[in-house]
Amino acid sequence: MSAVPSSSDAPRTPAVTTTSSLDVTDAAAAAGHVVEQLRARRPLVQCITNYVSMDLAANLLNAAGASPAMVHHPQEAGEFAGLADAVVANIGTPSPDWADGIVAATTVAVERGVPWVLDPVAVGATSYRRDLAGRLLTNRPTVIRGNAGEVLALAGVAGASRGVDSAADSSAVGDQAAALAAEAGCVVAVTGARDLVTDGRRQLTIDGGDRRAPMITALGCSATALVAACCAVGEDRLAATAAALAMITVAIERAGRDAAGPGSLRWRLLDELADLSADQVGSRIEESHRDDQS
Ligand SMILES: Nc1ncnc2c1ncn2[C@@H]1O[C@H](COP(=O)(O)OP(=O)(O)O)[C@@H](O)[C@H]1O
Ligand SMILES: Cc1ncsc1CCOP(=O)(O)O
Ligand SMILES: [Mg+2]
Repeated sequence: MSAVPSSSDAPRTPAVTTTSSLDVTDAAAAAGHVVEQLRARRPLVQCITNYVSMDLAANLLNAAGASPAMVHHPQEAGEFAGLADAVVANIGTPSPDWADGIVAATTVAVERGVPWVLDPVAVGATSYRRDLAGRLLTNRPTVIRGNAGEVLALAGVAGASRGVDSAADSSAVGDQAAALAAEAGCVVAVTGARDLVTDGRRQLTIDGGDRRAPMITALGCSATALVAACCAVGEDRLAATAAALAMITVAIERAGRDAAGPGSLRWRLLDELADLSADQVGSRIEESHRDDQS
């Protein structure tokens, strides 16, 4: 059974089509604009994220041009969301307090019309995580970003994860991701060797990167934080989400040229992110789309 709670205003029948209704040139231009806007506006991103990811997510946001703040305690999370330009809700190391902080912050985000992004870390592993994700989905995330196993778990398919890692291929879950997006009324981003972004109607893919990416722990969580930052400055949330993932893909690919292993890949990724151009990001989205169609 899907983890998406039924609600009268959520569409129950997914309207899944392919990329035909997407103008990829517009999406790529919008994504490039997002890269420029990040640096110009430096959005404040409230990250309620797990212990493992705090350092990398904060550094990655700083390198990309955003302003991170790790504020999760329920006594202040809702109040802080009143100041934030975007909110990250990551369930990687959950606790009752953490969950209350996430609910408070995402409720304020929804009230203010500020984007919030759910990272359903290891959602298929325990009933506590499943229940928490179900509770959060009632607050209608702007974007869900997960690996293939997590997206399948939210779609009701069990057994596709090993802890926080996916046991499934991101390329194989396009239909489930589109159905989840339509049902939850949000953008869904599935990462992996190929990243896929869908709103249930339109779809973008991003190819490339470095095959050693999975050896950098919390890279997915940090990608989620960057998706939130990009959604703070990009009105088209499909393009903004694709911008975030393409930024990481291009930067890690460049980092990988001189990286001896996962350690130097990690720090070189931050250097490359800070140096990235809007053109590189837009071009990657266009090229990936062309490859996907051929
Ligand atoms: N095999 C791979 N080759 C290239 N990039 C990858 C690969 N697997 C994951 N990535 C990249 O690593 C980042 C984190 O994705 P992923 O590993 O799916 O998330 P998580 O860490 O949540 O499991 C994304 O930017 C994704 O594109
Ligand atoms: C290892 C680990 N354990 C709980 S959260 C976490 C980090 C997971 O990060 P990511 O999903 O980005 O690899
Ligand atoms: Mg993850």
